[in-house]
Amino acid sequence: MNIFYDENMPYAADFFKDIGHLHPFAGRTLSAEAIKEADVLLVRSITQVNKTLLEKNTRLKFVGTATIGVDHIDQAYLQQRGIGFSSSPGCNAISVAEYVLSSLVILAERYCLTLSEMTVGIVGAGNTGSRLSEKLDALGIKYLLCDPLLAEQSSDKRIFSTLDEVLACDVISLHVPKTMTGEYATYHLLDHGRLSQLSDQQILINACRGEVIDNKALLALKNSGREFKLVLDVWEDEPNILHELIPFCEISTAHIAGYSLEGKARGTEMLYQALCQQLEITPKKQLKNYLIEANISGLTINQPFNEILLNQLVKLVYDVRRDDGIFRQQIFSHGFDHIRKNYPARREFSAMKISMTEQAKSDVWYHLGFNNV
Ligand SMILES: NC(=O)c1ccc[n+]([C@@H]2O[C@H](COP(=O)([O-])OP(=O)(O)OC[C@H]3O[C@@H](n4cnc5c(N)ncnc54)[C@H](O)[C@@H]3O)[C@@H](O)[C@H]2O)c1
Ligand SMILES: O=C(O)[C@H](O)[C@H](O)COP(=O)(O)O
Repeated sequence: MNIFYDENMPYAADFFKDIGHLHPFAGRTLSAEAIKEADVLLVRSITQVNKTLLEKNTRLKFVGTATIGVDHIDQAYLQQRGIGFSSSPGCNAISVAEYVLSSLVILAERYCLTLSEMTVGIVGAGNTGSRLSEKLDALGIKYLLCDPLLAEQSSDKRIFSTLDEVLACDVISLHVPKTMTGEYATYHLLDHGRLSQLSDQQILINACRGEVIDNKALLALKNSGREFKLVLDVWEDEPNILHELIPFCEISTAHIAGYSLEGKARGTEMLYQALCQQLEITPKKQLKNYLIEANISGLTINQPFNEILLNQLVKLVYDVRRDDGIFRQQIFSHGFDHIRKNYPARREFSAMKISMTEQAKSDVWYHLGFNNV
């Protein structure tokens, strides 16, 4: 069995080597010719999986994407061909939530803001929106959720707000899929009209898909002097992004919000499990047996919880300014994909084991995702 997999998929060789012959590939340039002999195709979001890519292959049985987003996959075509499909829902949701939290900590420091006095509007309350809301709960930060699709389901008991209510919050964080059709299509959800309602004090974070914000309208508003604060991890038309937006961003990164080692590796593990199920074999491998120890994996806290400590601890594990710096330095010389492909190691809060002295004891760290010892 020939297993073709994106080279940017940590531990893929460990997970799949006993199942078939392995063929790593570069995701952006994959051709129909190259995968003619593939039985299994494992991709990331930069590979468009559609009729054009698959038409020379008559033996493909399974396609997997080690990502949450599925807008790069023509699922109807796979179904029509009887090719099994699996994505990796939730794999990097914690990573995205920690990217947002790191951004908030940095902006709070930069503008002397108190996080516990702010309200965060979360658009899309699925996996990433929910992980973010759990961390905000841990910190006692108020938030509103907008998700009309979940609001329509009586099984979801959370309180939902309208898009207008959420767009009036101090911070707006977008966590929706890219969808082009339907009542709640997200393409240009934040169009010129909605963007122009933002006040100069608001913070807008996009770590879902670039096309959810009309980037040209955003640039026009910024050029006209609007000063709302912008954190952009995703951009319209990646990798050919609107570079003129970069100087207007407080934090700008190359679609890496989900790129913690754990986030990427969970995607690989989820595809391993899905492929085992399709092949009716018992999965024997587990990520915890491969995941390496973090560079710094333990510390002791001596003070009760406060926002200065939060700032120190979050930055110690993940300081998003590192990725913003790399982006600004390399985007013109090396390009968007190079930055993503050479992403330096980053760990989730859970990789840090913390102990607390008696006076420092607090549940907050545990609820934020740190590992209590
Ligand atoms: N930047 C990154 O690295 C990164 C990482 C992971 C995911 N993503 C993107 O983020 C998206 C969300 O991820 P997720 O794991 O939360 O997905 P998810 O499917 O678990 O949740 C998405 C939620 O958005 C809701 N939604 C859909 N249309 C909406 C609308 N018009 N208004 C409000 N809510 C709407 C859905 O009902 C769903 O609950 C993914 O589709 C992916 O494109 C980006
Ligand atoms: O949809 C997702 O899961 C994320 O956007 C993911 O982090 C994208 O990473 P890529 O597949 O492009 O490497």
